[in-house]
Amino acid sequence: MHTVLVTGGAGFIGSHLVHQLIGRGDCRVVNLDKLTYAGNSEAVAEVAGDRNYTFVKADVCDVDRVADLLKRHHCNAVIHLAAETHVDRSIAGPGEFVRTNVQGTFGVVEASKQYWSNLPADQRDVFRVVHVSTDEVYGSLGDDGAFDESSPYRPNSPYSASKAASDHLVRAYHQTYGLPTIITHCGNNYGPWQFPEKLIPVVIRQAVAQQPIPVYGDGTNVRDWIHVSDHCRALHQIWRHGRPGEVYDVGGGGERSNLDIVKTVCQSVDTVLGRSEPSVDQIQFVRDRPGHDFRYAIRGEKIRSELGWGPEVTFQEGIRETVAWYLDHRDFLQTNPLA
Ligand SMILES: Cc1cn([C@H]2C[C@H](O)[C@@H](COP(=O)(O)OP(=O)(O)O[C@H]3O[C@H](C)C(=O)[C@H](O)[C@H]3O)O2)c(=O)[nH]c1=O
Repeated sequence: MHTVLVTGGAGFIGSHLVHQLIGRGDCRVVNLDKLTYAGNSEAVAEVAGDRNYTFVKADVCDVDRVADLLKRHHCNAVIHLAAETHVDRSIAGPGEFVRTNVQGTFGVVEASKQYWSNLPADQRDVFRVVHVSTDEVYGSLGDDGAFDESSPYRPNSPYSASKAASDHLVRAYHQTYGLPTIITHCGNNYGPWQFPEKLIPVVIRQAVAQQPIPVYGDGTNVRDWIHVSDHCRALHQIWRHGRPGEVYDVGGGGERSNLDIVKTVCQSVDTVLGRSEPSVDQIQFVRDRPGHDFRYAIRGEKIRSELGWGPEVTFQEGIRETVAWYLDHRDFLQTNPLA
């Protein structure tokens, strides 16, 4: 039996990870989440009564609290997902991103170091800290090429800069203290429980309400999309079999332009709702995001060859399931991101 401290386990990706880990039957999960606007206890309600699950409302910036939890629950891994994640919000107010993503990651690695350095040697060997980061740290690509683990860091938004800074702290704790850390970079996730501020749930919400669907700039920007369950399978694989001190980029092959995404989602909504007037007619090209990265793409070779991981959910299948889920959870879709 393993005991994993998951930070941000009430968030979008974190909640899926918590479900997967509990579902395996060989993991206890301690879910540390501050329950900010993007955290949702409902997303983990199904596991709330499970004997292998503990929820703790806390802040990753609180080093003593994190260290105490690691000790109290005899954790043998930390998977760190707690973060501010929305690029537009980081442009409007970068301070919270620096605090949560940089100071918060410091809290996690410092607490982990204190705990890990006092473990007996055999437990020190198996302990891991997996830091969940983003392909955005590599900056923007032109029409060709793809990121790999050796790509230089060129973050462009306050969000990606804060994640890049957090990656450097994690790396430094490995280099300086020998803390067994692993860094992951994933592309754009989609699936149930994603907060309705990100592109896909925004499009679903607006399409359903027959309101304008905002497309930034000309909609030609490209992202590398992955279903959240595939990302979580990768995180498990990386934690169990990845090498400390290494970086693994997660994804590959999911490239789509924003306009393509918007059209696919609109068609899916129209099909489910039996609409005759196409939702794509609601598309409205709006002012571009400042410093908008043009394209992200992940090679994904290392994780395939070293860990045998690859995505399993096709985009068509994943979008169909995601749209159906949101249409069944319209209250969540109406959550006001500015509340
Ligand atoms: C919300 C919104 C977005 N967009 C555009 C902007 C982007 O080119 C694309 C996706 O935007 P979104 O904000 O959903 O995601 P990214 O800015 O690519 O970043 C996301 O994926 C990475 C990997 C993370 O690491 C971030 O945490 C995560 O938020 O659609 C629009 O055109 N209209 C809209 O209303």
